[in-house]
Amino acid sequence: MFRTTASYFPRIGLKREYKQNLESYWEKKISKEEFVSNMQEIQKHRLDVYSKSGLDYIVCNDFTYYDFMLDLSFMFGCIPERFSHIQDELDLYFAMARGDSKAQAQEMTKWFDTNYHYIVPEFDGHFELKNNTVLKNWLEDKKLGYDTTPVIIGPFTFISLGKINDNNKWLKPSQTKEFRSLLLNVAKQYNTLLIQLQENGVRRICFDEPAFVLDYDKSFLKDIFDAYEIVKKNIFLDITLNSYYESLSYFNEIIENINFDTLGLDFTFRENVENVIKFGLPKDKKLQIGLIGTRHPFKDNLNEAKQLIGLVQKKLSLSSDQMILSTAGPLMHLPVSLELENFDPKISNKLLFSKEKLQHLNLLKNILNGRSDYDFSDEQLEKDENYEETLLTIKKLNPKRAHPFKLRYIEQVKSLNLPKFPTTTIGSFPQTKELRQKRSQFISGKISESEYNQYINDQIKYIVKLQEDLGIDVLVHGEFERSDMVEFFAQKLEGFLCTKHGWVISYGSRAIRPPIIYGKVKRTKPMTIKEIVYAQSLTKKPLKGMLTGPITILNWSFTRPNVPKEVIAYEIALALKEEVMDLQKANIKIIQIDEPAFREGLPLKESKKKDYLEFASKIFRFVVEDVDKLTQIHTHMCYSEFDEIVNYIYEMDADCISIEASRSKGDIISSFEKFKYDHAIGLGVWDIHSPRVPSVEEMLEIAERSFMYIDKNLFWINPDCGLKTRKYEEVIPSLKNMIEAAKILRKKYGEKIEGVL
Ligand code: MET
Ligand SMILES: [Zn+2]
Repeated sequence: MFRTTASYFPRIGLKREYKQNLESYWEKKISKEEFVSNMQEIQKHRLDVYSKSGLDYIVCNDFTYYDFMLDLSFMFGCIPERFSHIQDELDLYFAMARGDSKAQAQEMTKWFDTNYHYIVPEFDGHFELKNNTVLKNWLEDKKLGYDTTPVIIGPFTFISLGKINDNNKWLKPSQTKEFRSLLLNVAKQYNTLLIQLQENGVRRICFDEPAFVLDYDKSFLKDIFDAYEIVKKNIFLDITLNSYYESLSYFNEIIENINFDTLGLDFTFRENVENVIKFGLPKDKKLQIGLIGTRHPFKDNLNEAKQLIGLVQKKLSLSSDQMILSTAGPLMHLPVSLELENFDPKISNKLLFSKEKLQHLNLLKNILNGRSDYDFSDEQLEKDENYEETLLTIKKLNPKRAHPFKLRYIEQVKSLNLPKFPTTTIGSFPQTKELRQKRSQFISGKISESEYNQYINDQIKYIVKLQEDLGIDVLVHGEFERSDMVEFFAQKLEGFLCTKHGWVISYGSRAIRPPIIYGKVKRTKPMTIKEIVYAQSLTKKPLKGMLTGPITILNWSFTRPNVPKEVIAYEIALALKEEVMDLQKANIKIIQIDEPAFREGLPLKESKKKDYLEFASKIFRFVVEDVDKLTQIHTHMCYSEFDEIVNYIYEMDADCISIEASRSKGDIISSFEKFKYDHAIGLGVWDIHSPRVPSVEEMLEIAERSFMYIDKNLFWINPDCGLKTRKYEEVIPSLKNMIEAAKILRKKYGEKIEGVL
């Protein structure tokens, strides 16, 4: 009989109860007891969903108060010295995640290629199982009558994704000689944990090892095998070794050298299917087949799934008892449930959120076990549009502006009358409480469209005047009409669906609501012209038209699994291209196309990175290739890891790019040591993620450091990112300092752009 399992049902809650509970506790609006009991309620609900959807193996320990990597750090005693002043356990736990008045929070970073962020463990070489929360969670479920299977991040992933301090520099363990000892030491603690579980009656455990899909060095395999020997010492539990987000690297070596009972694979990656067929499985092992996609909210094709499972079963001569059906990865990357949405049934018929994915998994099981007379004809209905032709068109594209940068830029500068060190901002200005109130009043129909538009126009008027008064050179309209830089476009384009409650955790209590691209993307009307043209009409200074780039819209949305991402990006790019040309027609001289998620789509496997990066920069060029020589194209990115991508960013051929530099304390500047970037660039001089007002001197320091690698004639002065999360009290003095810094630089290095150009 085929059985099922799944894990990481989204903890956010249908109505974001998790967020509410956390934030109420942080704001001291509820007591600790209330907080804990609310969390237990959410956990119970999770169990309920699992059991009602017919899962055979219900997991535990896939719930957390903040982050599961943080849970491991906490449990294994990886608690940095700087938090030693905190007595209360829960305070300590949250301080590690969020910092307190005395100690800085631990670093947070992107989890694989998802939009989830985890708290980076800090290692000092010592591990000690302090508090067996896995057992605690299991016992709680047991009290409720469930014999659950704990799921836990495995030792290789835990160590690989942490960091270790080496002479005041943080390094990845794999970059140091400590890697083996860290891994073996933590393995002992995992072993202690397993022994305690075993003694208390636990029968199965699942190790999630997503880091097994990364391109790590082969020489680490021996360390991994030795670590798992230690983990398994005197352990009789049934062990699942699970991986996802890509195909398992070193497939054959792993299956031959680690003593597991069940191997979990993400079958949405063809390489996994090929490998399992090629190498088979050691005798008596079970296979956990992850086929229900968790990276997209679309219905999985059960007919294809059935055939694929049949094929694997035959090739490996497995009995159905040896096959466990599962979701392809953690469910937490999907929203909770469709039940509160109000979609057109034609569309919602194609969709599944987490709860519905579990039902779909159950359906697949019933089909395979012969207990369902499911009608497969439905599966063929929605064959996606023919994209082969589009793929061919994309392949043939070779977008290029008519004039090289050097010819364009000097003329742009002249016609825009830009001084040396032009000052600008990234686009958004503070989204005040009043603004958000007006927006929700408008959405709920309490105020009319014209009243709302009038309010937005008043804001634009205010911000244009403010920027003029401050003496900024290139103005923006403030983005007041946009709640979110992707959702705004999603609401205007055809083919997109915006949800009301489709929240997905990004980190801690913060959740995002990705739009769903369910059909062909099309622009039916201008999207940004009205506000931009109005703003430009208020000033003689150049004002930037603001767009979100194709790669960012793509990467921050859900897409259909059966259409190549390139095709969807191309459709978005076509829409943006029309918008760009309309902005130009409306006499807008500078157009900024933000690509903050450019790096985010980077594939996990080295071998796939080049194609992605080449495509990403090509599609950007495609959007802007037809603009005039005098139209200045800007782009913006806000992260500091540039090393492996800087040449592709150069290939985008934007006239000017603004990027983050101050948050990373100028580390990014070193990327330009190796790569001569000779287009205009604004390395952010003000960290907008902090409420602090930076001094003129700090800003000058970042600028001066940049001049080691970047021509002064190409240097712009701007913040790290948009100002929407800041308050005017911080924004105004900071901008004043920024203008002052530019003035000082001009005094020192001249007023006019000249020289190398
Ligand atoms: C995350 S990048 C944000 C860019 C956008 N133009 C803004 O200023 O908010
Ligand atoms: Zn940004």
